[in-house]
Amino acid sequence: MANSQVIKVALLGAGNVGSQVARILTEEAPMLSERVGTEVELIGIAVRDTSAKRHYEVDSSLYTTDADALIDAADVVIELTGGIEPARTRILRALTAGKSVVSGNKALLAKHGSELQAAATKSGAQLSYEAAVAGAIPILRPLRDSLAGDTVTRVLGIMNGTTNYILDQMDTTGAQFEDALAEAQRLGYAEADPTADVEGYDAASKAAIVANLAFHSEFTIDDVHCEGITSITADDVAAAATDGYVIKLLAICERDGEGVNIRVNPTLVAREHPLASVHDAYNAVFVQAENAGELMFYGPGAGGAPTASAVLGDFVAIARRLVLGGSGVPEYTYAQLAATPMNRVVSRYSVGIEVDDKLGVLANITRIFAEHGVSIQTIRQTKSKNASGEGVSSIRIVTHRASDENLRKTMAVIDSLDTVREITSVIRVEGE
Ligand SMILES: NC(=O)C1=CN([C@@H]2O[C@H](COP(=O)(O)OP(=O)(O)OC[C@H]3O[C@@H](n4cnc5c(N)ncnc54)[C@H](O)[C@@H]3O)[C@@H](O)[C@H]2O)C=CC1
Ligand SMILES: N[C@@H](CC=O)C(=O)O
Ligand code: NA
Repeated sequence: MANSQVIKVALLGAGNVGSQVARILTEEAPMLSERVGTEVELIGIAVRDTSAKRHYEVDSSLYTTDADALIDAADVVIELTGGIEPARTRILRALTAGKSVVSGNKALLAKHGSELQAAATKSGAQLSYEAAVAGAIPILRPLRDSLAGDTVTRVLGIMNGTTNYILDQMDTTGAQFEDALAEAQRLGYAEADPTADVEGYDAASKAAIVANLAFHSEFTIDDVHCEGITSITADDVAAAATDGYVIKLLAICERDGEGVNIRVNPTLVAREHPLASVHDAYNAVFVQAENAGELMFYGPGAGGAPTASAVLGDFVAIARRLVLGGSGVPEYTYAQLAATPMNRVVSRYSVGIEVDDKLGVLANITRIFAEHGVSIQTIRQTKSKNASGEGVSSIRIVTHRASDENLRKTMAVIDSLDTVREITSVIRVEGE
């Protein structure tokens, strides 16, 4: 190594991801130093409790509870604590002092990304966060760099490993929702508060981050329409399977007139669609660009070691820039597109309705769909008796493409019918 400079790294957090980053920085220090072109040194790890047990143990003298002192002594800060505060204040402290930052904190970036980026741009530091979206999969760097000369029109995919794991287990093994979630937590896929995963907020944060880079704008999580998977039942999964579908939580960002529609919702995906074969905590993201056409990115979307890989990739890129000189690359948010409302979104729907088994009920329902301009593609009716011996009919309707607004109005009228017992599910269907 020609360079005698030492790049000092401060790590904040030693949980699932942080401990794997500590392992790689410790065990692979010679390799990383060669790739950076100068010596790389982990100078400390900020934790809440220095005596707590970790997934990977480093020299105990590296642990400290004084995060600010550690940041001040470092050249590069890696933030893997999660949450908004104190992560935001600590990252701002580093960036303001001109220290580059790597973070996997999508919740923070989807809320305060503009503020953090402004601080980085002002001081010439670099803020990188490949780990924040789709774990190990390189998706942000391709959007930021590889596709910088193209025009992205749509990004669609599975961006949350925990919910994909849960839905996949329900589909393939018949597992219960709660059991699959507990296993996802044990495997280190879930957020510290898994509500963020199952309610869709984690995927929504990622969708906002992706939309910013894809469309050169400044969206936050508040611009994302978000539906999670907590309302998905074993019956929904079974009904989807009967109709040749699998349920996936999709994040979709697409150009829509003058703006961008950004949404996260459970979606029926045909079994033969490539997204249907994304199992476990894997993620897959399709990017459509005017000249490139359609690109697909696939790989582990969560977990300590895979996510650490993305973190270290960002770190090496930043450290190389420090060795060569030159400031960080700002984000170009010149387009400033607005988020478009959901009522304009057009998609197919699968609707489950439980009705009285009486003459004319089905005809009445199909008439209401027609009156609202919602065209039915397929309809399936199964009959059974409830506990009181009364005849009950379960109707499953898959529509042609309809606007969110028309579908909602249709379902409101149907819900008000005396012959309708329950609307059991309304799920979007991907594709034409
Ligand atoms: N687990 C995963 O698969 C992925 C996680 N991420 C993100 O990476 C970050 C870390 O995730 P995990 O390692 O899974 O979480 P974790 O909950 O396992 O680890 C976070 C660690 O930070 C510590 N911590 C929290 N507040 C702190 C503070 N104020 N000072 C010092 N330490 C503090 C916690 O005690 C914990 O040990 C989060 O932002 C998460 O969203 C991103 C991609 C994938
Ligand atoms: N909880 C997240 C972790 C990675 O971002 C997920 O399950 O995808
Ligand atoms: Na990634």
